[in-house]
Amino acid sequence: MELQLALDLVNIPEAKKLVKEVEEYVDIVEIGTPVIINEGLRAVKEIKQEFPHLKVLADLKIMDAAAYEVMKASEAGADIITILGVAEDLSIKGAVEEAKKQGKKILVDMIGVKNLEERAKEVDEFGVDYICVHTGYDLQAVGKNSLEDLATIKRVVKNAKTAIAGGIKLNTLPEVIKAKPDLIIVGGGITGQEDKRAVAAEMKKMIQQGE
Ligand SMILES: O=C(CO)[C@H](O)[C@H](O)COP(=O)(O)O
Repeated sequence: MELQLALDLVNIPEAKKLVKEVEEYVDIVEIGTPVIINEGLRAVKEIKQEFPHLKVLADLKIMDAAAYEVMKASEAGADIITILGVAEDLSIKGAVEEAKKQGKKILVDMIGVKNLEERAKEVDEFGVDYICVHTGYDLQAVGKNSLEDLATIKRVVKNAKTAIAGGIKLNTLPEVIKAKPDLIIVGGGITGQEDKRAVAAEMKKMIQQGE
């Protein structure tokens, strides 16, 4: 199981400072959608340059023009690029094809997908690398989480790795670990804490013990 740190509400200098604090304990650094909207792919480039030993995920949540956007994120140094599960089949296939050309990986974010089981089976056949269940901020606010959705995709996904995101905190991590996703994505559960380094270290330890 890998741990991904999601950076959503920071600028580039804040992102660098945060990664420095926890770099020993995370496998992947996500440059979140709000950061890319504010700072552009420069954020991906600068984090990859400063932390070349970490994998960097560009959370573009691609919906269209997939091959082009995957190419641009790859040029900026992203190792993994996200596309939405609700995107057209052709877009997801185009993203996979371009990522393969560039030696990069594709994570499909299933946020907002209504027919989760059926769509997970379909995107799994397209050769994507990760399929991620995700409760976004707006649904977190009304008490939702992604554990049931993780169980659903774990039943049907045969090729891709599974991932989970959305509101995971130290106190909810044990039940996430028990569900055995390949990738656990944590944003505010680390970035919103006083002692980020201690929380990230504890999360990493719990994940290693759960393997
Ligand atoms: O992609 C995202 C929001 O769209 C976040 O990066 C993801 O939900 C993880 O952050 P948090 O743990 O704070 O929910």
